[in-house]
Amino acid sequence: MYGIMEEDPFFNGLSHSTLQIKHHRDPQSVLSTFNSRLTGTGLASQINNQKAVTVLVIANDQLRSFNYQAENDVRQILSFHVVLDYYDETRLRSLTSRTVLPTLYQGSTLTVNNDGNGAITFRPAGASPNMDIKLLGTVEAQPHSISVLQIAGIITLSGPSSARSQQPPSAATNASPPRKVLAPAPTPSTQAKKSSAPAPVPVRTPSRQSNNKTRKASPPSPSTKTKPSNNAPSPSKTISINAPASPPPSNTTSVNSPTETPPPPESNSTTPPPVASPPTEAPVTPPSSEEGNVPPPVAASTPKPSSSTSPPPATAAAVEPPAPTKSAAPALISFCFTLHSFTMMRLSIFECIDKFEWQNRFNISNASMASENVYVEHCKGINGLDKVILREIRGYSAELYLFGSQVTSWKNDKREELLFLSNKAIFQPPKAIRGGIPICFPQFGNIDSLEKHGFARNLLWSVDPDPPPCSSHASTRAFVDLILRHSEEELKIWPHKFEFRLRVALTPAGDLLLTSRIRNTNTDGKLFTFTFAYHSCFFVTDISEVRVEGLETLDYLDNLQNRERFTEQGDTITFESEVDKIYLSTPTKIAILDHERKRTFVLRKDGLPDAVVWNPWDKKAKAMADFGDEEYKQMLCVQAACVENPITLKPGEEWKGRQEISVVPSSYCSGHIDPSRVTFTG
Ligand SMILES: O=P(O)(O)OC[C@H]1O[C@H](O)[C@H](O)[C@@H](O)[C@@H]1O
Repeated sequence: MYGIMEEDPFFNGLSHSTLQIKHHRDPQSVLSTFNSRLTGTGLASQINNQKAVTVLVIANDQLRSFNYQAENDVRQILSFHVVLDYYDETRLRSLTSRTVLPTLYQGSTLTVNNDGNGAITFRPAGASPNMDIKLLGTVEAQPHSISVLQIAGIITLSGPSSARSQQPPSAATNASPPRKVLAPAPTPSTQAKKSSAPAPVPVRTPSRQSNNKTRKASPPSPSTKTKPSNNAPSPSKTISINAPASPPPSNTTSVNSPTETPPPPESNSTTPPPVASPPTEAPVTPPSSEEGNVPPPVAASTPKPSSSTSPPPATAAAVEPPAPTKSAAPALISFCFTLHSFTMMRLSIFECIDKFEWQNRFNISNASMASENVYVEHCKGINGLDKVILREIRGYSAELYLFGSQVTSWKNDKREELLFLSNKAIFQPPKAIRGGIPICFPQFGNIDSLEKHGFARNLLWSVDPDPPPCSSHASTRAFVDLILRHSEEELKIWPHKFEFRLRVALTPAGDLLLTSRIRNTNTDGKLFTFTFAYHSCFFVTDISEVRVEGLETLDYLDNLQNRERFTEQGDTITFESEVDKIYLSTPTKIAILDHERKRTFVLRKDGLPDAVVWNPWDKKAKAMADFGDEEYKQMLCVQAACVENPITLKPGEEWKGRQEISVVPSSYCSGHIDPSRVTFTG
C-alpha cells in the first residue's frame, strides 16, 4: 500500500513534512503496476522531495500499454500524474471549474473540472472535454502533505512528443475501483538513474585521475554542521491506507481510448526525465483567448513591486481559459492565415509552425499570440512573489523573480530545464532562493561585515520603467530591465548610494544574457568598492560526468583553504568531491560539458575576470536546509565574477558586467565550440 512514513525528525517543527512512499510488495494490488513503475522509474524519490503533492493513481488494467512502452515514456506519463500541491477531494471540489494545476512533468499543467454536482475530472490543460478522466476516489490522504487519488485511466499527455510516445488507455468504464494497495519502497537514486540514464557515449569521458591536481592536495573539508536527520535512523512508522470513503462510481465519462489497442512500436524517445519543479507555484495564467482581448503593451502593464516583504499565501492553481475546440491542422492553417492577413508579426511559414507548437506548449491563444507582449509576461510565482517570464518562439523561456532579481528557470526548446533550482528552495524573503542565478553584490563571499554574498539577492527589485539604452541582440524581444537602489536600511549596513540596473534577456536563439550596470550615486564625493558574481547554478545530469573547459592551468583561490592561492595542474577539470574555487583572470569563454546529456553550456563574460566553481558535495549538501541531500549530483555552479580585484567607482561612474550563457550539443565542444553560435554580440 502507499505508506506515508512519519516526518523526518529534521523537519519536525517546520511547516512542511517529508514523505516517503513505501513499497510492500502485493501482487494482488490493483495499483501495483502504477506503484512499481513509480519506483522503477525513479519518480518515487522525486515525489518524496516535494513538500506537498497529489498523486493520481491508475488501476493495473488501465496500464497495459506500459508493457510496450520505453521506461522513459512511462516516466513522462507518470510524472504528468503528479500534481505539485496537495489536493484532496474536498479541496478539489472547492476549486473553480477548470482550474489549472502544475505537474511534475516539465512544468506541464492539468485542468481539473468540477461540474458542481460532485463529479471531478482531469485533462491536459488546453485539451477538449473528451479527454476528461474521472476521479474515482481517495486512496489515502495526509493533509497538506500527500494525497493519493485514484482516477479512471491515463490522462493523455498533450503535445507532439507525448502523443507519439503514449499509448491511449483502455476503456475507462472498466476501471477497477480504488482499493487498498501496497506501495513500492523508495528506490535508491542510483537505481533510478540507471533506469533513465542515456546509453554511454564514447566522447572523451572526463578523466577522474587528472582531476584537481594541485600543488597542494586539498584535504577533505570538514563539514561544519550536519542535519540531525542524517544521523538518525530512517523513519519507520507508516500510515496504512484505507479504501476510499465512498464507493467508486461504476462508469466514467472518459472516451479516451479503444478497449484494445495493438502494441505500439518501441519508442525511441530520448527525452530526458523531467526535472522536478518547485512546489506550490502558481502556474502561469495564459492570456485570454477571446478576440480583441490582447494584453496591453508591456510597458503599460509593468507592475509595481510589492512593498511588503511578507508575501501572501501560495496560490497553487489558476483558472484555465476555455479549451480550444478546433483540431490541430485547421487551427494551424487558420492561425497562419490570420497572421498573414493582419501582418501582425513578421514570421515565415516555418516560424508559424514553430509558433504553433509553442502555442500548444504554453496553451496560449491565437489572439494573444498576435501580440508581441507574449515575449514578456508579468505574473505571480511561488508564494505570490512577482515573477517575469521571458519567452521566445521556439519554446525557449526564462523566469525571474523580482525578489533578488533572480533568474530561477531557463529552458531550451524542448522545455528542458537548464538551471538548477533546489526542490527545497525557499521562496520567502529575505532568504535568498537556492538555485538559479542569484546576484552577489556588493560582495561575493563573506569577507566583509556585510551579509554573505551581499544584499542584492535578498531584496525586492523593481521593474525599471525607463532604463537607459542597453545593448543586447538587436532582434531580442524577450527582455526585462530591473533596478535596485540604496534604501535607508541598506545605507545603514553599506553607506553608499548606488543604482544597480540589471537587464535579463532571452535571445531568439535561446541564449540567456544578464547585463549589470552599477553606478555610484554618492553625493558626498565618496568612492565605493565592491565585488560581484552571477552565481549561476547549472542543472547537470550527473556531476561525476561533467567536465569544465577553459580553466585548466589557471591560478585559483581555494575557498576551502582560506582563499589560499593554488595553480590548477590537471589537463581537465572534473568533480569527485567538494569544490569551491575562485579561478583568476580567466578567459572570456568557459564550457561546461554534461557528458551524459551530450550538451554543453557555454558561458561568455565581459567585465568579469574571475570565475567561481562551486559544488558542496554530500556533507555540505546535507547541512543546507534548502538543498536536497542528493541534489549536489545535479548541480554545478560556474559563476562569472569579479572577486580578486574589487571594482572601485567614483561618484557618477558606472561599471558594466555581462554574462551570456548558451547551450549547444556537445559535438560542438571539446575545443570545437561553434563560434557563430556562442559569439558575444551587441
Ligand atoms: O549558501 P550561500 O550563501 O548561497 O553560498 C553558497 C556558495 O556560494 C559560493 O559559490 C561560495 O563560493 C561558496 O563558498 C558558498 O558556499
